[in-house]
Amino acid sequence: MEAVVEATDLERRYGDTVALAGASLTVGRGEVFGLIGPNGAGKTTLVRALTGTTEPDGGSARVLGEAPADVDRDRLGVLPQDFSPPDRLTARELISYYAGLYDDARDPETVLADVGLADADETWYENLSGGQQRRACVGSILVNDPDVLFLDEPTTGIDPAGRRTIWSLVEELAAGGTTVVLTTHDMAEAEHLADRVGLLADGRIVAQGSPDELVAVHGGASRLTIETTTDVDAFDDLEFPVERAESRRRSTNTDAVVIRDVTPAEIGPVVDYLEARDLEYTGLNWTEPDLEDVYLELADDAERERTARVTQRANAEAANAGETR
Ligand SMILES: Nc1ncnc2c1ncn2[C@@H]1O[C@H](COP(=O)(O)OP(=O)(O)OP(=O)(O)O)[C@@H](O)[C@H]1O
Repeated sequence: MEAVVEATDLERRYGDTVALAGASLTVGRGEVFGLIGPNGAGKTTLVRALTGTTEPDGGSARVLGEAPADVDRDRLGVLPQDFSPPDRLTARELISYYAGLYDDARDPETVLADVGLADADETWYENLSGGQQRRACVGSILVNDPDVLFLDEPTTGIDPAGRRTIWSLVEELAAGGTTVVLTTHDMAEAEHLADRVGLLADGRIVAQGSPDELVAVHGGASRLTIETTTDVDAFDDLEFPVERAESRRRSTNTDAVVIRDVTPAEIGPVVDYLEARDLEYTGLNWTEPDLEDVYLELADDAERERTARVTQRANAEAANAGETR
């Protein structure tokens, strides 16, 4: 794989805050890499280190074979989370303005159409809706037809149809060889777009792989949710006809019982079993694990480790303070 974006053991601290604690990743040409992780995990800092807008304290970053600050700007597209263009430009003027910054830019009319703003082209940026503004921002960073795109939460605030428009655009660009690194809190977005996903927690990539690989390794078991108006206690001692039921639990926010590790073929026998016992149910929902389950599992683990580290450090400091007293 030709590495277009590479981070090796990147570290970045802000005072006592460790934003990156040895983050590494490699992204190949035409690949879409999705960065997911909890708030404050270090995603934006990692994107900033890869685009040369923050200097790491340790480790190294290469983009298109060069240090990020040295990369030819014509070859990069960067959509920051807080991109805020001038308010008093229309969508067309905005995109034309960015197009004017490059010797060889795409036709602004095509870009407007690509991001679904052809009908709002004469509207001032400040009067566009939040989602339209984000579309205009995405359009602005595509005008130079970049080889590498960094998108920090590209579809936040965009409606479902707009989100699909942006997704199609990203897919087309990647098919044409553009390398894309995107951060997102939207697991459906990561699952849909990313060839590989990296989960960043506490400044480190704690798992990476294709969405399918991650789900297979970390996603856990399928779930059969039985929604019921019957007292859930009635489900406590049941021996459901399932081979490998891992565990059974009551859903906390609904009147529902969840059985884990049920195969699709076992759903029918479970239904017969409930009906034979006159246990009424109002809904049955079988779900396979997905990226959200992976996220919750790994982010939880990382949070527990972080809490343990903080407690350990606090205890050590307290012990030291005791010794020096
Ligand atoms: N310029 C800065 N000055 C001080 N602290 C910073 C700065 N930038 C980031 N941080 C801190 O570094 C940590 C990582 O922040 P970062 O914005 O990279 O996380 P993130 O994963 O992008 O979060 P989110 O999902 O909320 O956007 C946080 O604790 C944040 O407060």
